[in-house]
Amino acid sequence: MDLNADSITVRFGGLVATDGVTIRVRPRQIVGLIGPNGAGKTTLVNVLSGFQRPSAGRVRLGEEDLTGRARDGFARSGIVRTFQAVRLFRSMTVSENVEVGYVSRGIARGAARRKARELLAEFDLADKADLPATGLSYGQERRAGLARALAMEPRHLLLDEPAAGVAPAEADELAATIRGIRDRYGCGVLVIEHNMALVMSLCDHIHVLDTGRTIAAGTPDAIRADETVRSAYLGASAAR
Ligand SMILES: Nc1ncnc2c1ncn2[C@@H]1O[C@H](COP(=O)(O)OP(=O)(O)OP(=O)(O)O)[C@@H](O)[C@H]1O
Repeated sequence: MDLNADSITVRFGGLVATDGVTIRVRPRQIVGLIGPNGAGKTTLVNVLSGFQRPSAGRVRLGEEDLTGRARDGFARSGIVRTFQAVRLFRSMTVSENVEVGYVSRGIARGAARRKARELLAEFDLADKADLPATGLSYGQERRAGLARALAMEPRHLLLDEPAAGVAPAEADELAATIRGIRDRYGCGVLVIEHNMALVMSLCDHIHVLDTGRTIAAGTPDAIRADETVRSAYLGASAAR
């Protein structure tokens, strides 16, 4: 089922953070959401995951209208997000952090535990399962955050800057991990990312926002060649 944001406008007082943005993520598609700082990317992901109610517009999963539902309702429908800063539960073990994802989907505790271990093994974290979540390195914590998101069995996975703070060599590994997730779980992926090389190599489709509006959308090649996109980025870097 496609995840659709139809003409989403979000106002914060007098500020229009997104202005009539329409975007679609299909199952198995990896969509990049890019744009200069303050373009409205996080606001749009907040709307798509139920963390922000739009001032106007609708969010649909297939034909189902999710607009106005609580964020738990979005998660139950299979729309799962990650945050720029991984938010593992610090008082729990690594495994327990993943187990809560399964338990929230109604899976019994024992089965959740087994499934969490399998998932952690896939993410090369089998030997960390019983450690406190505070005992992980930065890269391990990010992988555990992805594992926890997958335990919620997403139909669509929304990733907010997954490569932030990740070394260039690890960014390639991360791209392979995200592609692997798409292939294995069949979910759609929407990824906000400032690392252009990663976005261009990872995504099937790219959506570009600038000051709350869509300025371009298309294949990586089309976006690379787009003059409006170039000048939005040059303008942003010149202003810094
Ligand atoms: N809760 C809020 N209250 C008021 N203004 C907000 C709020 N959240 C975001 N904004 C404003 O909305 C605009 C869009 O912000 P948003 O965080 O969505 O941009 P972004 O593209 O994700 O930026 P960045 O790349 O810097 O994370 C910005 O001008 C921001 O200051």
